Amino acid sequence: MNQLTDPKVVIALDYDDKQQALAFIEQLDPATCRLKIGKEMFTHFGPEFVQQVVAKGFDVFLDLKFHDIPNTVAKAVKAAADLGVWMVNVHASGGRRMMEAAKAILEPYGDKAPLLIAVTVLTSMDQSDLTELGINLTPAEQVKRLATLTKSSGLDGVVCSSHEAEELKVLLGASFKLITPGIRPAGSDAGDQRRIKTPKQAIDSGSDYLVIGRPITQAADPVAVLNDINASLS
Ligand SMILES: O=C(O)c1cc(=O)[nH]c(=O)n1[C@@H]1O[C@H](COP(=O)(O)O)[C@@H](O)[C@H]1O
Repeated sequence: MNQLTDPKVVIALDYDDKQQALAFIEQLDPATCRLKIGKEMFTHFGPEFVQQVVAKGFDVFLDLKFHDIPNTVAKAVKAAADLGVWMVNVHASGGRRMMEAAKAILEPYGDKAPLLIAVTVLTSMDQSDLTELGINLTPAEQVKRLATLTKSSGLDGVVCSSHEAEELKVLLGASFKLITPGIRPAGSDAGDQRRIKTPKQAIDSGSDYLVIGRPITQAADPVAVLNDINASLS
């Protein structure tokens, strides 16, 4: 596979077995993808695993979706920066003061600071989930509200569904990053995701990075699936 200058695919490493995860990573080239370490692996294997993956040359998105009081979230974001990750996230619903504190603590890192992004509405949620939470907006309206708040709090981008990407790019500008999970190559199983698109559709809609887990990690030939996705984007 050709080296990519800015790989778009961020593979979600949702494994409960470290050796299996490492065997999977061994097949990959950091020039063709980035890797996401989320709550499952971090809770099992901790910061050492993150450092191990960073040391292999991969850009790591540490997806711990922090949501707490401003001081606690800022210190957690600083701890993530000290691990050398490429991107880290918080929940936008934690509010402006929480996001501003998280951004401010990264200032001393200068251009070594990780990208700081916020989760808007989870891609597994639909209208009925929001209604049950007392939010009387459509998922798209709620995403727009939280993404606007995220940008005005000084963060670098948001996690959202690719269904919202087109409108958010226009509203928030080209440099505000849109990271979209809920990506399914044609013919693959949607699983628990609700608002999905194919990789090509998502990039065409304005997504900057595609978070893809099971369609790659559970494929018989994960590298072939990754190569096909990258080829579909070039
Ligand atoms: O922050 C995330 O990465 C995330 C946000 C969201 O709204 N939806 C979502 O699916 N994710 C993550 O994206 C990954 C999607 O994995 P697959 O559904 O297997 O492709 C999982 O690791 C989720 O935790």
